[in-house]
Amino acid sequence: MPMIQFNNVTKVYPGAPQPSVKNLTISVPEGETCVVIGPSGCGKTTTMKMVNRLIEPTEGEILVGGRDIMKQSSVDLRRGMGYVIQQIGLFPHFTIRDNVATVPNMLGWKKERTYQRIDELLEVVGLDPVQFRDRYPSQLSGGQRQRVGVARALAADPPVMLMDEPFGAIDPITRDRLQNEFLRLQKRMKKTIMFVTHDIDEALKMGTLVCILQVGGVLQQLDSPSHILSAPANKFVADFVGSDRGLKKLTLVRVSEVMNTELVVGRHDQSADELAARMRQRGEDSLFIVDEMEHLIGYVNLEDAQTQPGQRASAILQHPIAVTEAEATMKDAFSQMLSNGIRYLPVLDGQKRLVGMVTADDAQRLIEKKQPALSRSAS
Ligand SMILES: Nc1ncnc2c1ncn2[C@@H]1O[C@H](COP(=O)(O)OP(=O)(O)OP(=O)(O)O)[C@@H](O)[C@H]1O
Repeated sequence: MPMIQFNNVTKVYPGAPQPSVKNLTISVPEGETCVVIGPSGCGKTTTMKMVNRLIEPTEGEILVGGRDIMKQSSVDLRRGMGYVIQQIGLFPHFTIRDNVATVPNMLGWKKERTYQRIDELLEVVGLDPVQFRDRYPSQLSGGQRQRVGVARALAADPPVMLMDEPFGAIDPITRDRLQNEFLRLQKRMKKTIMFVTHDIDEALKMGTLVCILQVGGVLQQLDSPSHILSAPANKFVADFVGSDRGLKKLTLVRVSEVMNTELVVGRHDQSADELAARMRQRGEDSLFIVDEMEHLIGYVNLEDAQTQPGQRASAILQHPIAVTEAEATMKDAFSQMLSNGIRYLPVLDGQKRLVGMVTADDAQRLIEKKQPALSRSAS
């Protein structure tokens, strides 16, 4: 049974000459992330807001968990759905803790249970609870506020998440990081997600299903990201996806799928002598340096190690120019290499440990492959 089911749904706003969503039938199975995308005004937000009845359909039916949403109260319906929007909508005069507590308070949870849950959630979204729970939204960066928005939506552990351009107003590097964090989270949570974006790269990265609408809310294709690229249903989809399909293929491949995990690394407390000997023996001209927690702290060049033999690694290391994460796409990694003028990137996991390395040659090989990589499917 699909978790979210639209059956011939149409929405005509009062006085509008044409429908904003027309005869839409889509199914989102449990645990899938369905990304809704299309040109401006095609009905993405209208489609999403009909799921929690912020907007009511004119015709057709919407079932969530097999139940007709019009046959239950909108308050009950919304309690089972996390909702994250671009402008976050945090209450400015509430602390972070009180913001995240909104739904648990509505549900009448005991204070202790709520506080414990909030601390857990802040950690899950990468915010230290002790440092952040008593602050106000204005004392946070945009990326941190967005994390609070995600924590708030997850507070009552709803099976369904609705996310309307959740990472839209954030700089590209923070956005990549939040996307990666959310992908790690989703691997564990397995929520059913409807996600609106206007960015095709984000759709191909975040979606297990991509739903492409044409203006008027007319469905063009609902398919896995790899099928959207390899078998666009029509010219509209092919044009929408764009002509650089070779590059787009990189969006379908995760860094974790191609990274080299057999790295030769040095420790921060080793001497330059030891490191230089290691590099010569392995034919390397630089080494990544990690601390005792396997956190990447930089790299050492062979030349520096040879000319300053008495030093410790920590005294001669250089800081990494850029890093990527295992969940990032090869497109993210390749653009980062291009914009920083480098040919490789160290790869970190969710705990910031060094787990591998990817190179521009890895990206090049993927671009040149004849067939799109079919590494992810909708199933
Ligand atoms: N409350 C409303 N009353 C009348 N028309 C509306 C209303 N809300 C949206 N529309 C119209 O419905 C159509 C779809 O709007 P919607 O916001 O769903 O599109 P969208 O795909 O999310 O757009 P965008 O990418 O620009 O945010 C648009 O033509 C819009 O003008």
